[in-house]
Amino acid sequence: MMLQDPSTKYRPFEAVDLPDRQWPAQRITHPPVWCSVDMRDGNQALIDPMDLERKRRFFDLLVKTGFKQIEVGFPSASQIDFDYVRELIEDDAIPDDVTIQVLTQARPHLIERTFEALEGVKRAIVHVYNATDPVFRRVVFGVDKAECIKIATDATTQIKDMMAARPNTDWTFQYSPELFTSTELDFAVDIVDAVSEVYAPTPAKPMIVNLPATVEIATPNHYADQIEWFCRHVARRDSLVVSVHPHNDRGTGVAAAELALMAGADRVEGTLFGNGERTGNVDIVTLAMNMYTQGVHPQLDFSNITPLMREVEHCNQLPVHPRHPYVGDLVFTAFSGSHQDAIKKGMAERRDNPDSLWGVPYLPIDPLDVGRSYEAVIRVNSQSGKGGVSYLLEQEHGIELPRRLSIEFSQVVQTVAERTGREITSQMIYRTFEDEYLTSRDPYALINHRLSSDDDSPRVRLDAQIDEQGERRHVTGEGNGPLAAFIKALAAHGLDVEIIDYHEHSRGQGADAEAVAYVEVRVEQTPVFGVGVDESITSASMKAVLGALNRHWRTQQAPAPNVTAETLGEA
Ligand SMILES: CC(=O)SCCNC(=O)CCNC(=O)[C@H](O)C(C)(C)COP(=O)(O)OP(=O)(O)OC[C@H]1O[C@@H](n2cnc3c(N)ncnc32)[C@H](O)[C@@H]1OP(=O)(O)O
Ligand SMILES: CC(C)C(=O)C(=O)O
Repeated sequence: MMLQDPSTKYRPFEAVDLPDRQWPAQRITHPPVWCSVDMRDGNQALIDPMDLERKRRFFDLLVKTGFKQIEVGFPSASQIDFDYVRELIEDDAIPDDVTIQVLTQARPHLIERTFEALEGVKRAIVHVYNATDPVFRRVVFGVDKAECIKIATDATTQIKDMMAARPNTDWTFQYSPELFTSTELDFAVDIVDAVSEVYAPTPAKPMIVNLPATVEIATPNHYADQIEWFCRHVARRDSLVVSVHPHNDRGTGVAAAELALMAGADRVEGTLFGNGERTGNVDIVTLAMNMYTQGVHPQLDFSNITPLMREVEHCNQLPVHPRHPYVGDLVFTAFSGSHQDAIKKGMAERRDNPDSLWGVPYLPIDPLDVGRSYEAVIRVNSQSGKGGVSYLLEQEHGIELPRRLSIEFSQVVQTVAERTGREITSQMIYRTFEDEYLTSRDPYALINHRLSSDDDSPRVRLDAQIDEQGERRHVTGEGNGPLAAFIKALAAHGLDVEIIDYHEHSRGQGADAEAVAYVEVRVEQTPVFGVGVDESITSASMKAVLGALNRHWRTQQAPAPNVTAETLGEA
């Protein structure tokens, strides 16, 4: 049960004393060194850790994406991790510009085994850690500060010696004070200083100091303060690559990494889509794409993000959430009416200015940049409006509804959405459109027509055959154009129709091109729309008028829209 007063159980974090902090005014202008820890921190958090096949697929994916540093495992911890490192080395599967990294605890036998796994590698980062946080010192290790430092420096000495004994490998050393964020800052600096004093890095041959938010315990600004404070106080800063390793326990791993970069970090360890212990490691895809949307290329390639996500899902055997930034199945989709309207207008403006800076409402990034299409951008359900309905009809069926008709038709679609309670696909929208405007032949249908005119007259004469409830009728009339002549012919037949509005356009191209005509007419004082589609524009407009008459006739019988059971999926 939640406590009335959680302060009796939970401690707030203590602010860092850094009144002249500089990071809030900084900007991220270049990408950090990226290191994927998918195959180590990600893997150790999986229900079923990756087998060799999945690990190899993940490695190839990371290389293809552009990672130059990849933590491939904890070879002293499991035979699979050991064999996997051996396989990469023996198969010569590590590209020349990629460095593998392996993790070990600061314990002599585990370090020995780590070097066994790395025998013959061209380049590698050996990453050693020990927990430095006061609770761990007391509870897990039972050591004081000096003894804690000795665990780290002894391991550093051993690793340095083992590296020196294997001069054919290009080695990099990495040290992590585990649980950095809950370690006293001055002690974190003391232990790193002691380690770097032993290892003796230089600006030409730096060591990596990795500062993990092993458990995220505070707001991102606090992590940034810790990183800036650390960078200002640590010795040999010019010989250190300062790396961050945020976790996401409070859901702010990405923000913490961004602020840490502003505070002086050079490198980020994280995973694709944020898999990792508990709530995960920081998500490198989101971090990288956040940079991209600020105009900074992250030097990682997410141009085809959906197959990449599927591959990661396969390797991790974990799904990526449909709302996951930049990649989830629904993140480029709007269902709600006002969003759809703004997106439709933004897209239209973009079509006219394709080289302008991106500015489509509600879309922080162009879906095309990550290999997604505009197809799924607008989807329709009962939360949608006319913008979305007419967008889908236009994009996928070449139907460009005039504004007033789009208002009327969106009400028809709304009826369908509310009756089904489900998403209405573009196929359902088109079928609804056909049901409502195109298919009815009752009571009138056009059979054929002929136009004629005298050479010296602008007027045309129209002879048409129409089907009236199974009876063939001949109607004839004259006017300034075919539509006017048809209205006259109907009037002569006793059908009074007044044209209020008319639109037409073609759809399709070449031999398959068709004309689409839209009329708004007044019949017995009532305005009603009709739509006609035909190869000939004259036939399309005549069909539109007859369609309007049929709809008028139908609403006299039953005022509800003409939605068939088939469209509703009830057939
Ligand atoms: C934050 C992180 O993600 S760190 C990475 C964590 N990843 C993993 O643990 C995955 C793989 N781990 C393993 O397979 C095992 O833990 C091993 C092989 C590394 C070690 O196994 P074991 O020797 O059986 O020890 P165990 O797993 O119980 O770990 C606890 C021991 O390690 C010691 N230890 C833990 N971390 C460290 C460290 N960084 N340096 C030195 N000793 C350490 C503890 O003091 C404890 O020692 P004790 O048994 O003398 O009390
Ligand atoms: C070993 C360290 C870097 C770690 O994984 C963590 O602290 O989360």
